[in-house]
Amino acid sequence: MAAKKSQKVTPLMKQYNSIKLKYPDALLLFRVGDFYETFGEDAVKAARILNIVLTNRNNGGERTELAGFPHHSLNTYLPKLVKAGQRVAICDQLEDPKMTKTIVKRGVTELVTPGVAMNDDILQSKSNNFLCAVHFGKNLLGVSFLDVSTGEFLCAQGNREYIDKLLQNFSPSEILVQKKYKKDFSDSFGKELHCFYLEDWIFKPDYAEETLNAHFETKSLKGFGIDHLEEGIIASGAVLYYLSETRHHRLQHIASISRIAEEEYVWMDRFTIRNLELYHSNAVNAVTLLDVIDKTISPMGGRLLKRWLALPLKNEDAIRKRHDVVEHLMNHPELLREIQEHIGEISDLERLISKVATGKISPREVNQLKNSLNAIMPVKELAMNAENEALKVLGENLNPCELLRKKISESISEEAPVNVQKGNVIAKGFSKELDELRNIAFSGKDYLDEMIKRETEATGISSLKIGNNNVYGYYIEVRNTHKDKVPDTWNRKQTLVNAERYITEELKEYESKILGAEEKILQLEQELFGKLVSWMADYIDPVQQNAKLIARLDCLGSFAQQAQNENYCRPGISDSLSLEIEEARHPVIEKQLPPGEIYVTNSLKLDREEQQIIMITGPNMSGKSAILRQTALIVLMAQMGSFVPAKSAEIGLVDKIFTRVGASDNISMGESTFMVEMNETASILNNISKRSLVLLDEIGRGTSTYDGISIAWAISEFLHEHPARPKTLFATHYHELNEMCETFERIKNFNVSVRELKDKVLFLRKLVPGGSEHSFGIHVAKMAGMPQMVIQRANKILKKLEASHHMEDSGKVMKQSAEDELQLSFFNLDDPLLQDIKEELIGIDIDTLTPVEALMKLNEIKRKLVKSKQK
Ligand SMILES: Nc1ncnc2c1ncn2[C@@H]1O[C@H](COP(=O)(O)OP(=O)(O)OP(=O)(O)O)[C@@H](O)[C@H]1O
Repeated sequence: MAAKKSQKVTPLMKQYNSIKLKYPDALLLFRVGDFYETFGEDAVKAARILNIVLTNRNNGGERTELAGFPHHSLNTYLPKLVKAGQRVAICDQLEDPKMTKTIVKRGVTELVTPGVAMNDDILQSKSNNFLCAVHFGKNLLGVSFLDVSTGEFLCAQGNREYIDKLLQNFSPSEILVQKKYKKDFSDSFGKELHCFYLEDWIFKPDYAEETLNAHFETKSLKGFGIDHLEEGIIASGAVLYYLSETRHHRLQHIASISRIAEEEYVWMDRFTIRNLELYHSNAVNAVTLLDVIDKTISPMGGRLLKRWLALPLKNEDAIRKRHDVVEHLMNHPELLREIQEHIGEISDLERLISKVATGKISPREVNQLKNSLNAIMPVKELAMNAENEALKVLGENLNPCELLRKKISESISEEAPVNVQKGNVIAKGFSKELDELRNIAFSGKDYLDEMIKRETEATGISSLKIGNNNVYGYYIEVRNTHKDKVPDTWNRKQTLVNAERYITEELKEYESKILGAEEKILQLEQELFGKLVSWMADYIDPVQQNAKLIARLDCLGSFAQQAQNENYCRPGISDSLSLEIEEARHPVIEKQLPPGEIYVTNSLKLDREEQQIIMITGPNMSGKSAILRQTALIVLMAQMGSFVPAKSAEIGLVDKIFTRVGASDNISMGESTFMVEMNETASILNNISKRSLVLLDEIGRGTSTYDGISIAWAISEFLHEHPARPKTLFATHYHELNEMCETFERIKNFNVSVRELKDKVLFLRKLVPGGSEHSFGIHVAKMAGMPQMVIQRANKILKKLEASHHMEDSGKVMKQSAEDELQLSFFNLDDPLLQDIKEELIGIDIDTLTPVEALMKLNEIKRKLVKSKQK
């Protein structure tokens, strides 16, 4: 909102205008007294989002909109604004209004945007809140992710596809992009992401390196192992720039940065992550794998599990270590139960300690931190005494933070409130000065009673009274009858009709102590609390370490719990190139079957020598996709360290999982769906390795049947002939593909068995060797309630097509069939007999015809027709 004639504008609005000018992209919350006010367009937005009253006032001759809320409601309203996608600049009063005669100094103290939110009401406990920056380098792209609320800082660089996958994995809340690449970004990664565009100069290598070194107080970035990631560093520099831009200066909890070690994790591109519905799904109400397997108890455990799911391991040893712990916990359910019980008492350590760094921790949260650290002690003990090496090491590495717990216990009262201003924060006995002040303020009456008693005894005056008033302050009142007993040391203050009022040295001292004692208490409590929080900053590192270890233990406990609940088995992991799973189940579908239905297990083997590609045919809805997906999910779960839904599984390490689903399942992204399907498939064919697992679900169905069959055939042939020989499952309706096994030795046919009853199909859901003879599509159409006429017609065309055996003749066959059908279906009006019948029908007078006559007429017509047909 700009004011036209500055001379008419009030000094307050002048100040507002100059601040707003600096934050044109943000909604400015302007503190005026006890309120945060918004003006102009900001007010319109705030009123709409917050559902608060919009008024208007005169500002330099113009009407301007105005909406505000009390300052203590900031925590209620701020999250709503940020969740609505607003960048919110909080402008506070920088000095005490009482101390100045001119206008109060104001300035923006914080800029809250979706990516830098710290507020518990904005954050989700089991999800990270990442701020991200993407830098477009000459050949590669750099990316950086930072969660200010936990201190995690990561960077990477790679091609467009890799960055795309990382964006999918980390789901950042806000992405910083160089202004000049605005279009490139939306072309590459879509328009739905929440972006903010920064000036070009920020994305410079020197600036980034300097900024990072200055932040970490290092001379080089070598120690973090990121020094060779030039593009990643530039992106990280932009992230730090943005933090200072948004007034985040206390960042001690961001203690290091690490590289996302791409080579350590199973590669899954964004299509695969989406198709497998690992942690999000496009379908409404769909249940994801994470929903089913997440048995974590702590927020940091929940966040880590998500990460593990997005980044399964490729290192045999590391995977086996996780399996060892899961097995141990599974075999010791009592230990698991106890560990989980204690983890349940641990709050979000990562976010609590981040609040220590930023100085935003509340007294109550300090107690939460202490209680959480207390709960770690029995976990430490249990882990250290377990007969499992990895658990022992984990237990040993848990830091007891003894001094920290002790200091919090001593200094913070058990019932400390959320708001330090409320008082009663500092524990009794921690500060002598504070205790004295509290004594005076809260036990003043006792003290005065004590004084009266003492003075009565010393002077022999029986009717002494202590009181106070606004003019004279505290006094001792003596009735005139006892005036002569007053000691010389008392000073007379006021004379009344029947009494005199005095002040003593002690009372004077008491008075000066009590006056303002409460104010002093508050001040002192704040000061002591502030000191404690600064002192606690030394514990950022050990608490972060503890949080990591507890998160890990929580995830492994979650795996054990899930394995126990759902009867999973420990998978064998080796560096072989084969994959053998017995009696596998789909972890999500098996949990969603209607009551009474049992999931039908399936066994499957893939290797490089004999059975590299399995062609799975079977009717729609028979369970082909389920087999494909459960195979991928089992590999993925095994390599993230979990047990798997199967009787046994021997998994030769997989380095990449690709899944592709035929276009008709894939609602378009603006391009032709078939084009999308082909694009996606092309990227697989260009990236396969000998450890890849490729799952193709009805690839080719997005085009005409014969194009589809040809493409599917050519893709299978390519995968078969490729020197990498990737393990492949291909689900298809095209039973024609079953011919391939004749020519290609490592392609094997399987089908998902069904039993054909008279006029319906019974799904047995068992994968059995051999191809299918036909596609059952018509059966399924029938089951779906398609009109009888359409079904009959489709069956006829199918029979003719099958009889022709020549693909290239298919069009002709269908045309011919259609013509035949037409001749049968409709009257050929050139036929003289039909002409006769027509005449006859037209000549009938329906009104005079009795029912019997009508029947007889019908019979006659029928006889004529039958006769003519027999000729
Ligand atoms: N092994 C199984 N045991 C029990 N129910 C199953 C099994 N496999 C699949 N189902 C059920 O059948 C439904 C269809 O399975 P799926 O999507 O795998 O079939 P499909 O053959 O791939 O079908 P389409 O060809 O139409 O895509 C699943 O949603 C599930 O409810």
